[in-house]
Amino acid sequence: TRTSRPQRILKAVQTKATVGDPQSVITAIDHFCRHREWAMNVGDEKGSILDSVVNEVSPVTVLELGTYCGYSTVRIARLLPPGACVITLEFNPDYAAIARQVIKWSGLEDKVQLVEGASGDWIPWMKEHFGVQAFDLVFLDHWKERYLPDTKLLEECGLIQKGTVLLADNVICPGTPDYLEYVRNSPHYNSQYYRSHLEYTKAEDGLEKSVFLGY
Ligand SMILES: Nc1ncnc2c1ncn2CCOCCNC(=O)c1cc(-c2ccc(F)cc2)cc(O)c1O
Ligand SMILES: [Mg+2]
Repeated sequence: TRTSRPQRILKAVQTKATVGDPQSVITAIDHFCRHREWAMNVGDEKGSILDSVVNEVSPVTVLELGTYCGYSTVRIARLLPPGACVITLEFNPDYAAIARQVIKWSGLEDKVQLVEGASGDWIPWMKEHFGVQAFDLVFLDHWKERYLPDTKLLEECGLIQKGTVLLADNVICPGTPDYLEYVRNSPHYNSQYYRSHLEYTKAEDGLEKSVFLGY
């Protein structure tokens, strides 16, 4: 049977990128998705905004919701200092299998914990299973209707503390209206919108950065 799109993305990485060179992995995926087949990576334009937020926060512990092929996982992990790590949750086992290989090709496997499963099932176990106190940065890029319930779940589980930064992809396209309304109107968050475009297209999209102010 035909290969899957994630399998074709992995092949592009393995033929065009250099082992141990995360930037070449990022460049290979962006080139493939811009010139061959669109795919739902955060992409180069929004990816630069993600980079700037990671550099500003310099997080020790990052949670990523929605791994897909590992493109944003590599973008985040390549900027982390020794000892820092990103825990990334992926629901789809086929995506997870590809992402593991993309992350390995980039040489960043020591900074990444890829967990297969649904965000709602795993978030309550984060402290116990991974010894996480609280996350410094959360990158939301999974089911758009899960952004709000999972944010509330992270709050309830004490995984968000004063200064934790939430960065949400796709707040315009496909859109996360209930999440946006919540973080923009809550007295506990300071929110700002970074206007950009849907990956590899001219359609509007953007990232919402929300800093938790404490209770
Ligand atoms: N651990 C977990 N727990 C729960 N659920 C989970 C999970 N891990 C994964 N999932 C499932 C969802 O994963 C993929 C989510 N991402 C998107 O759907 C997405 C879609 C578009 C898009 C598509 C078509 C258009 F026309 C325009 C835009 C663009 C994007 O940038 C997107 O990120
Ligand atoms: Mg996205």
